[in-house]
Amino acid sequence: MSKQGVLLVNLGTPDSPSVKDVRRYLDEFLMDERVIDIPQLNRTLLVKGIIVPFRGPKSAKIYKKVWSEKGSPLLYYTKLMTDLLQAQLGEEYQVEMGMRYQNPSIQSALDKLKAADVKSIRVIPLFPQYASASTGSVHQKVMEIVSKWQAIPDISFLNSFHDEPGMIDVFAANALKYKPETFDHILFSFHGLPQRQLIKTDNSKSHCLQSADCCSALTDVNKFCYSAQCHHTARLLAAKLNIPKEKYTISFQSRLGKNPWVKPYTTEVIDELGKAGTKSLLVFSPAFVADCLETLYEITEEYGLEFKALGGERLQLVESLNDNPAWINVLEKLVKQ
Ligand SMILES: C=CC1=C(C)c2cc3[nH]c(cc4nc(cc5[nH]c(cc1n2)c(C)c5CCC(=O)O)C(CCC(=O)O)=C4C)c(C)c3C=C
Ligand SMILES: [Fe+2]
Ligand SMILES: [Fe+2]
Repeated sequence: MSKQGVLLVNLGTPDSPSVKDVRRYLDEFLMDERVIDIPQLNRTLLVKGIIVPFRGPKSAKIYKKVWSEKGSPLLYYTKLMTDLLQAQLGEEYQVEMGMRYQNPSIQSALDKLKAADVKSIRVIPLFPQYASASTGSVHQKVMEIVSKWQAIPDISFLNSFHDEPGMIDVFAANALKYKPETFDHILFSFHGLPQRQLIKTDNSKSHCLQSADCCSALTDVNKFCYSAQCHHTARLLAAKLNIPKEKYTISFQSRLGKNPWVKPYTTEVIDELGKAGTKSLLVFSPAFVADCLETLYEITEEYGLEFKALGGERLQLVESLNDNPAWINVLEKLVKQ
């Protein structure tokens, strides 16, 4: 009997931490019109003329720090998730993984599902909160490839799982190990996004960034707003762990370029907290389901040093979902729902 196909997709990472491979990765990633959403000529000049040549060597240095004998953490954990999910789902399913940028590609994963003549494909972009630059880009890529097939099976696309109770439980359980109540403050630091990309997903064109607190409630109007979904994830985590409002902050990291990104920026929040005398900080990074450069370097190293330079004593990252068996159960639920 033909199997049900499952395609897990993560962002992607360089093939190695060499400058050449990092440059090739940045080129493919940042030339995506959903990521740097400016006219093509400007994007080409910016990416190929400035970012790839100058950022490439800097990024490569950082990738070398997080690379282990198992390779890039993002790829390593995504592969583990795929294998564990396959084992859990059994023979009725075929689970493949693809990376939106670089390898293994979405094309190679879909080729395998096609060769297996699967009767359906469940596409799960591994981003809890929807953004056109992440989930939207994965959906577009899959549609581009499959649209060329003669026999197109049933396909379903997961939009987001920012409020999935099982996912909230796993992040909360990971945090409990560190006794959140013993920290002065809790930070929910999400990957950033240019503000204009929030506005573009507001189909009503009358809500996003029209008021200071437009993202503080998730409603039908802002259901595709990345920032509103991030706020919602953070509120669910805070409620689960009984963290009072005044003890946590939601922020956005990894800004690139000069245009405004979603605020507040993590670096500025850490600056304020440090200057206000905060000594211990527990940091969640719930925009990622796998530890990666952003959590293992940017939060742990970069923000850790920034916090300590301001008098902070302890910055602790809550690890991501990675190969946690409870997370694999959540993935199974997302496949079957
Ligand atoms: C939540 C998912 C992500 C969104 C949305 C996203 C948007 C986005 N990112 C950049 C630029 C960079 N991101 C980089 C790394 C990176 N980004 C994500 C996820 C999202 N990005 C992940 C999981 C990672 C880590 C990958 C890894 O290999 O571990 C990088 C590369 C690292 C660096 O040089 O800093 C860049 C550049 C933009 C412009 C953007 C805008 C929409
Ligand atoms: Fe990114
Ligand atoms: Fe919004």
